[in-house]
Amino acid sequence: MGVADLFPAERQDAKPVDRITIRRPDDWHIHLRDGAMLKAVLPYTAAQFARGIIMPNLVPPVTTVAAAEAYRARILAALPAGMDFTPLMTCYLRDDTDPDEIERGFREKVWVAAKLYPAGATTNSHAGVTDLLGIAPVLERMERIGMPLLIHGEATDPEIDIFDREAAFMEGSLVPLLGRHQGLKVTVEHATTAEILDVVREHRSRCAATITPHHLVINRTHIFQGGLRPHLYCLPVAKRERHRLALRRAATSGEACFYLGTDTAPHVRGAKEAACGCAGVFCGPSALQTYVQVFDEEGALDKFEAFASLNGARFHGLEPNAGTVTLERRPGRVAEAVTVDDTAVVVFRGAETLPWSVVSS
Ligand SMILES: NC(=O)N[C@@H](CC(=O)O)C(=O)O
Ligand SMILES: [Zn+2]
Ligand SMILES: [Zn+2]
Repeated sequence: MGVADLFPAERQDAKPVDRITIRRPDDWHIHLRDGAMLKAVLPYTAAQFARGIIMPNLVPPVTTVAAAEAYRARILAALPAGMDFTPLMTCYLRDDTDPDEIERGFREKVWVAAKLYPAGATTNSHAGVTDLLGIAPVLERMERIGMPLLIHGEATDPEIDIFDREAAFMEGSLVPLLGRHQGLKVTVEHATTAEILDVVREHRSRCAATITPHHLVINRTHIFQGGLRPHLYCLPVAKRERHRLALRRAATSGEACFYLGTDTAPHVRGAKEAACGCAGVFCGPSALQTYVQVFDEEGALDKFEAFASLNGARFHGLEPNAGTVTLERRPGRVAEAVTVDDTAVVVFRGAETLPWSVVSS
């Protein structure tokens, strides 16, 4: 073995890239909420992303075509003048969801996917699905019409250790579901474990996973570093370091089955800093800066466009966006919080100076 083997030339000599231009990215997992919160948080997402899948876990949830159309109209009305953002709507599945309503909304291009919340798994999921076998007719219809199923993949049995709930769902529900519905397109949202990434790879012709910025940056220890950090608490909760490293490898691998979904999930400060705090990390304002930093750290900036702007569009059968966004290795401070009425929503990595900035879109 010679010196060249030990110190490959690229590592030794390559000039670091400090500016990258990619097709405008999309965010395939967003919570925008409604009312004043929607108005406050939407500009941050629209500044970074051209399109986004809007989660339907409002109160009450978005379960009908009419409700999805009305919500889409409220989002477009909240968009500041001059900004351009396309909300892609989803249907919240319930035990009594009607396959005909699902198909109608998909054919009328109101919704692009349906969302499975196991009942009780996460924020505003109590009206979700209690029995996967019970919604087989809905899943069969979705399979037939090519409509993707988006999954919050956690088991809901309160006896199961919170750090094992994704694994329990994977073994007890996801793998059997993929076997029962062999043509169904499935996205495992906000993946947090190494093992679920391998299940996705095994089914990659019709299965994908989204990966959040925060799960690439924090592991479960960070939630307790120096004291309880409620703003780092989300579901699925961050796992051990080995899982974070597996997520970084998957995201930066260039594999088409992994793509961007921030799961930006705003809750007002008082709901997070509470005796019983809500799950959700508000990462919209720092999302692209965080992702690009991870790709840079992993030496994979050449794979960033696939993850952020191509793979998700391909999975959903959409064209990539026409415009571009440029990011630069230039320190930029992230806003600490976003004001909503007389309170605020604390931003993930808020008030930190991050090494990369979004310079134009
Ligand atoms: N991720 C979260 O912790 N919370 C999300 C719901 C979800 O995506 O599970 C929310 O709506 O607040
Ligand atoms: Zn979720
Ligand atoms: Zn979410």
